[in-house]
Amino acid sequence: MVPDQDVLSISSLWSQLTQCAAQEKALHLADLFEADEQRFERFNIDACGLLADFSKQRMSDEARDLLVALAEERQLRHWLDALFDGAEVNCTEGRAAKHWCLREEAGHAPQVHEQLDAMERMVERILKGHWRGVLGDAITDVVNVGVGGSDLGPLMAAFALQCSLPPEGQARPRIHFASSMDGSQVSQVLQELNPRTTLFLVSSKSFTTVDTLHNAKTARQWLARGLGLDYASESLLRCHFIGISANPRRMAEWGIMPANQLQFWDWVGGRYSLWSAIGLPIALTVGMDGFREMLGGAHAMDLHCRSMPWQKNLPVMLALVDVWNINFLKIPARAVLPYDGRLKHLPAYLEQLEMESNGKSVSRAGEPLDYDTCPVIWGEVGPNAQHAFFQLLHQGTQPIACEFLMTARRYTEDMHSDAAVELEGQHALANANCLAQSRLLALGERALDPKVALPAYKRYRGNQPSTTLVLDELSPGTLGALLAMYEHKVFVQAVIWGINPFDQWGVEMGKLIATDMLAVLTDPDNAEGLDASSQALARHIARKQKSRD
Ligand SMILES: O=P(O)(O)OC[C@H]1O[C@H](O)[C@H](O)[C@@H](O)[C@@H]1O
Repeated sequence: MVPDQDVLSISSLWSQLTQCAAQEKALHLADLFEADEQRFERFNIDACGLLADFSKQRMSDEARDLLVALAEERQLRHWLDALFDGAEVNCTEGRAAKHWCLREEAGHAPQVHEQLDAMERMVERILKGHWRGVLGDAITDVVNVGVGGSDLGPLMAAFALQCSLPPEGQARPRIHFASSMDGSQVSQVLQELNPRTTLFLVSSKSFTTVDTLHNAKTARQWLARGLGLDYASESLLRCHFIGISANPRRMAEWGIMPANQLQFWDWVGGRYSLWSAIGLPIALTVGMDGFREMLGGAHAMDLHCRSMPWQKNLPVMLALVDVWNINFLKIPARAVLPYDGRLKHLPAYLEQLEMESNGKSVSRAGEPLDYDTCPVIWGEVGPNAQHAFFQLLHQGTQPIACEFLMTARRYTEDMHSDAAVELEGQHALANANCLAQSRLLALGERALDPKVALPAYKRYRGNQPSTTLVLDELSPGTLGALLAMYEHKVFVQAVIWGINPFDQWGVEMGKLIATDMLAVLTDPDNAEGLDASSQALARHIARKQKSRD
């Protein structure tokens, strides 16, 4: 059963938290550390190969206790039970949200494991060179055609794990991604590839997303031309296309052979789908054993989240820290800063996971909210961001929360390579920079020694809060745990705020009106009735196109 929820801002705990924040506003992180040498001991959690340090958050023990009480008041235990019991937590679409079920063991999820086994058979055929193009060549390149959740998760994880060695006796194909609807990516990817040795994965939960269908059509035409076959050729479809979707009927209508279809289900949200066959590019990167290891890491985090008390619970504390920053310290943005370049695509993945899930302004009951929900999230590889937007973090006018990610161990497999010593040194350099930045952001110029008087333009006020996440190492297992942690964190926040994190109606309207706009661009006379700006822009574009003709 899905529990009921009252309006949040009239809770007495909410008022206590507001008062607590008002009192603590004057506190500086440097004072908190000076006053308490044990602060780190009380504000860190170490679980599932991840250490989270919350001690550089501007949070007292009192604030933390109140937040934990708020989680209780918001019936977090019941909500987690509802999620893991498969109740209809997605109320606007009348669906469960069972992405966690994708990482359950075989006995608990037979349907899931049937698809994993089908996926494994395909992965083996491709990696062993048994999957052949229509002219008999082994596959050297795989292109994932998808967008949103059907692109960002597989892209991020496949990139993060590409340093792991391919399974013995298997050759990993190069993996490419094409998502953008304007065709710029697909055209560039196709320029480099040979149609005889290229396999396309058409990944789309709905199999109706125009971006993906247009890119897939372009790919199919390119193949047909390059191989001298008909667009409708069965052998072209059999040898060069795999479809991954929750809509087998649409896949079949498009031309994907039943044997080339991998399926998942309505109860997996697009942005939560990398654990399903949507993760095929990840499995092609790390092999199926590696993919199962990633599922195992995520499953360990599911168990952690279900069983640990809130204060020792990684996703729950991460969520409560964010609630504190957003609703009580009024910090409007969070920067995600990985100091390991393999996590380069994590910020974009989290932008979708968090902002599409919790960028909401009405409660589950349809009431407008009078408090903030998801902050603006953006990010970049930390060392590069230092040379770009860190100036604003250090000396800008706004408070920003930061999330630093780093790996304790790296380059261990490369120890025999000539560059091993240099690479180890570079890893240490990146980690040193990560620790230095979080220290300077927290303490400001009080981190400097000796303490000297600085002119105004050189001053660092500090007191910018941050969380540091340290992965033991970046492996399929720790990556799985990290991503499941973020998924549950998003759910916990949604429970606190009383919103549905599993729909995305704000995106739907944009898709609808884009169809009307296409008619306007085809013939600007259809612009009648539109706002003046849209009409003028459509006419301007038409004029420019005519002048080119
Ligand atoms: O996987 P698809 O059905 O093609 O959907 C791709 C994407 O479409 C929309 O933009 C949704 O907002 C996303 O949540 C989704 O991931």
